[in-house]
Amino acid sequence: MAVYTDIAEGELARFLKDYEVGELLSYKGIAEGVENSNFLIHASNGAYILTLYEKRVNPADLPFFLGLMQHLNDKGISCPLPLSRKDGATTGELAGRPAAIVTFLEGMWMRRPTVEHCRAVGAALAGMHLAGQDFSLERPNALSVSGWRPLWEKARARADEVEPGLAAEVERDLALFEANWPRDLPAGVIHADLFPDNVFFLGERLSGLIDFYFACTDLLAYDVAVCLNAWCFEKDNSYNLTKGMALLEGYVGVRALSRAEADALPILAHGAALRFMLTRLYDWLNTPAGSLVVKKDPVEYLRRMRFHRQVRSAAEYGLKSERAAV
Ligand SMILES: Nc1ncnc2c1ncn2[C@@H]1O[C@H](COP(=O)(O)OP(=O)(O)O)[C@@H](O)[C@H]1O
Ligand SMILES: N[C@@H](CCOP(=O)(O)O)C(=O)O
Repeated sequence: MAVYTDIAEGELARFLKDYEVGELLSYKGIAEGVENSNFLIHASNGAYILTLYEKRVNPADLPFFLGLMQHLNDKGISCPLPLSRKDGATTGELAGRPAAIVTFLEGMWMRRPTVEHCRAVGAALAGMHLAGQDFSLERPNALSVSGWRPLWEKARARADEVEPGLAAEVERDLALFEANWPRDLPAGVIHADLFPDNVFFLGERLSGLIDFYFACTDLLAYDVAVCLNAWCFEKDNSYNLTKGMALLEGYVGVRALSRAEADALPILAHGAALRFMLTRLYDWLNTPAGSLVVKKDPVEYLRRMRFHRQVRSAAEYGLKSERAAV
């Protein structure tokens, strides 16, 4: 469960006095998520999400994350809206952690996404990319290719405990990415973690996107590659071409992919799989036994890396060539 920091009722009630939310009625920790501590708050003016920022969030990045949610809301994208305090700030401090309150988004995430969910997420991702084009802040992607080796160094010594041969496999892939990672593709604001648990649906309708705490400025097509990894593989780690086709159709229906972006899709998807394998591997090796956080399996993403290594063209992900702009 992702509640790393407990909060006492009295300190929460005092914290809420700085916001226009009314009186605290109830609160509870939210079990899902792995990065931050989240609480569902019921106050007399409504329901809200309180987040205490933990390990991977640099407080200096909060203006980017919270400003982005505000910007996307202004552009009509459905996502949580940060609440301003009475003094105008969007962050405060609670239980020794930086903290913010955002609006509660209705809906639930899909444990078993269908082809139509994939199509909807593709369209929503493209909508977010377009809406982010005039966002004024920038944040380099700390978990892009230059960030992978430092993370790997912290896990390499014990990697083969997780899967024999993993260390050699990762070394080969890292060298490949460091020499060939695309640099000159269209860039802008990306979500960078648009997994099924970060997309809410109400019935069949996509109701909004959450969890912008990996958002950054990077290649737009890399975000597509993250989504292909997160949405289009089945439990047995096989790639579902029909889902890939739908996700990509949803995307290009809103924002065309250039020929160069389409050509780069195999390496971007391969790199995205390595990125999630690495953070999962690090957490797998470093989360203390008995911790309540549910560790995510790095081997799932190792299987995806192996799949992407064999892919030669975006058509193998389901991109119809006539849908990519030349
Ligand atoms: N704005 C929101 N509205 C409704 N539920 C939310 C909202 N933000 C977070 N949640 C709930 O909290 C859970 C964890 O949030 P998330 O941002 O994914 O955490 P983490 O960054 O720790 O992974 C989500 O799966 C969802 O159930
Ligand atoms: N999506 C990542 C982990 C980050 O978790 P989230 O709860 O913040 O989406 C993964 O699956 O490895």
